[in-house]
Amino acid sequence: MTTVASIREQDEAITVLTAYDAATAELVEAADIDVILVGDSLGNATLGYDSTLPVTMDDVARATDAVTRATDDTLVVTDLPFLSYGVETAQSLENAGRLLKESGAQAVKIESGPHTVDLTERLTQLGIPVMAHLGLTPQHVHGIGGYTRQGTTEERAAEIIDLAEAHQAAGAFSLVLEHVPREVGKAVTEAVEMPVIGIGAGPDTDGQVLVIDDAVGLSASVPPFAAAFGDVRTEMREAIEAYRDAVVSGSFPAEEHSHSEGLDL
Ligand SMILES: Nc1nc(=O)c2c([nH]1)NC[C@@H]1CN(c3ccc(C(=O)N[C@@H](CCC(=O)O)C(=O)O)cc3)CN21
Ligand SMILES: CC(C)C(=O)C(=O)O
Ligand SMILES: [Mg+2]
Repeated sequence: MTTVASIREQDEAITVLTAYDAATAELVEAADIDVILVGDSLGNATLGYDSTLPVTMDDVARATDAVTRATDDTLVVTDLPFLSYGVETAQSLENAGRLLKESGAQAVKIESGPHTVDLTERLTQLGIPVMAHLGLTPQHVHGIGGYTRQGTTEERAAEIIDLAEAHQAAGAFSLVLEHVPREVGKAVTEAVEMPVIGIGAGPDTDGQVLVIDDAVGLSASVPPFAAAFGDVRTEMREAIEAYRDAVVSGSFPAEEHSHSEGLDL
């Protein structure tokens, strides 16, 4: 059983994977992963977009519904999608609240910056735990000009450390740190008490997160910091081709897949 409270106390490295559907969530929970992130990366991974910007509240709510139906004791955190927060406070609170009230998430993740400190405090006060997200924030792809490594100068690294501290002070229970030099991963982890979950942030954070499609080897291409621990893409392609061949050759359906009532037709 992992909760917002228990991962703050966990000594062992914290394991996080994304999931967007019930079948995958069930497997992730069975493998004893601590946290499922219903990431807005579902836009790339399952909806075919080339960024996370088109992802809607309905998209993440529907995916969270599926994940929470399929799991019992895994901490489920859902990304607030692009512009579902930060435009109007009331709308930000309603959108975050919807994920807890209607979809069963236990926390939300927000791509963070100087503009999200107050929102993080307000959500936390209202009982909506917040995971902050610093370093590469993919919802800023157009402002950044690509998915480039962040915090690559001492000044930029210091800004990330300051923002991590500000979000911790605002009540964030954890922080995702994406695509930064390993020394920034280490420095941020040392600067804050809350668990830091790295993705492309080196080996010295309190845990790691990957997109499930990348981790199992389903994605056609992966970020430079991701690793595939399986080859689901090849497995699926071979199974699909074998199905096609079996139908065309007539070997499927076989005797055991066919039923007769002995009807005289
Ligand atoms: N499947 C998947 N995995 C992810 O980790 C992921 C997503 N989707 N979608 C949302 C973001 C996008 N991410 C990415 C995507 C690409 C790079 C990447 O290729 N970076 C290169 C090129 C940077 C550039 O010039 O644009 C690099 O060297 O940093 C990094 C992170 C991480 N997130
Ligand atoms: C990669 C993680 C951190 C994320 O934000 C996502 O999956 O959307
Ligand atoms: Mg995300």
